[in-house]
Amino acid sequence: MRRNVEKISPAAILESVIHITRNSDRNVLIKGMVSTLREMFDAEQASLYWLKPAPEGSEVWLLVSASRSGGVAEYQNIKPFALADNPAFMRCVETRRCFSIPAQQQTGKIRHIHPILSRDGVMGLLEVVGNEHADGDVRMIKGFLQVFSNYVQIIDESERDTLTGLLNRRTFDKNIGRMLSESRQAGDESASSDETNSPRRRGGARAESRWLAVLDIDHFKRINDKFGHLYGDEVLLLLAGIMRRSFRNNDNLFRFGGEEFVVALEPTDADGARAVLERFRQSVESYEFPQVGEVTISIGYVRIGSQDAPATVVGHADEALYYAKHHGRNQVRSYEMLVEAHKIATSALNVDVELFE
Ligand SMILES: Nc1nc2c(ncn2[C@@H]2O[C@H](COP(=O)(O)OP(=O)(O)OP(=O)(O)O)[C@@H](O)[C@H]2O)c(=O)[nH]1
Repeated sequence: MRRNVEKISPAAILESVIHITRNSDRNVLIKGMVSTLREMFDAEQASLYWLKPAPEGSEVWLLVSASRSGGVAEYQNIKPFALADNPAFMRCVETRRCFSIPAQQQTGKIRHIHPILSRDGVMGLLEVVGNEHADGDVRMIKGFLQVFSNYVQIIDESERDTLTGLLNRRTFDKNIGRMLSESRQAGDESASSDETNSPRRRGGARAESRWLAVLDIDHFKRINDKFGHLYGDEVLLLLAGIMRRSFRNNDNLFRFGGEEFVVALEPTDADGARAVLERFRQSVESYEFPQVGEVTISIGYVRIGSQDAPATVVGHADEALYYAKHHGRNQVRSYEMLVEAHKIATSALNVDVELFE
């Protein structure tokens, strides 16, 4: 039966807003918003897409989809598509208004595409597949999306470092547990399906896993002393820009504070991790920083093992960084390779370890 927003009581609407904004976890918030709106409008399906700027125009990432039959699905690693390849989405972004067209796969149903507006433009899209919108529905969804967008922006600001816009230390502390449990799950799955006993399955050099790298600008104090703090800040800002361009969308980039940065790489093998970090080191070295000129960085990194504690992972990457700092700087060092070569001793760190000082 078609549900019209005028038939939903103010108390139910208020209840939905309370439900949606109860959690400060961005993913939980998104899931709650999509499933609530689907239910509220009795739609077949509601999906939330995120827009990300890319060199050749915006990319569209499907994040969450709720359907009448299938519950709520989260998508983390699904490939994005170009906004330009979807004329209906494009139209919605350009006009910043709801755009409706007949749904191709469901006869008689309509695809309504609503923009999610931020201070800087359209940050995402909500697609609702269902009946025709009744009077007031578009206004209601627009209001919900505005509350949602304001709330997401507040969460984003609290998760990010104000100077560089990268994720902050607090967010790292919040996320590291989840990254480790994902590694644990991946480890369990590969162990239970270990029929081939291939190097990849056994965790050999070709095994795919997450990696954690700690990056530190070399002689940053000298930059501050010679050019002043403002130029120092500019170096941090430009470095964050090089990081964004060098790493993939699913790699998590953090500023830990000062001139220390952390990258959590999405699953790749040992050669891939080394190559991406080395490429980044070279990009920094070859970049001409205004006034300051050449800046270099040292990097220590480690595989995130399925059984590791957060302090162990950070501590090991930090040990590799420490080694790099004391052996010429401007280099990338792997904890495992240093241990294998007996350059540093293995350590089981169980206490919270401060990063390189
Ligand atoms: N401009 C600026 N400087 C900062 C910021 N945070 C920390 N610093 C400075 O970063 C410098 C870090 O210096 P050190 O820890 O001695 O390290 P370093 O000079 O980079 O030397 P190595 O790491 O050994 O190569 C200090 O001078 C801090 O004052 C910031 O947000 N902006």
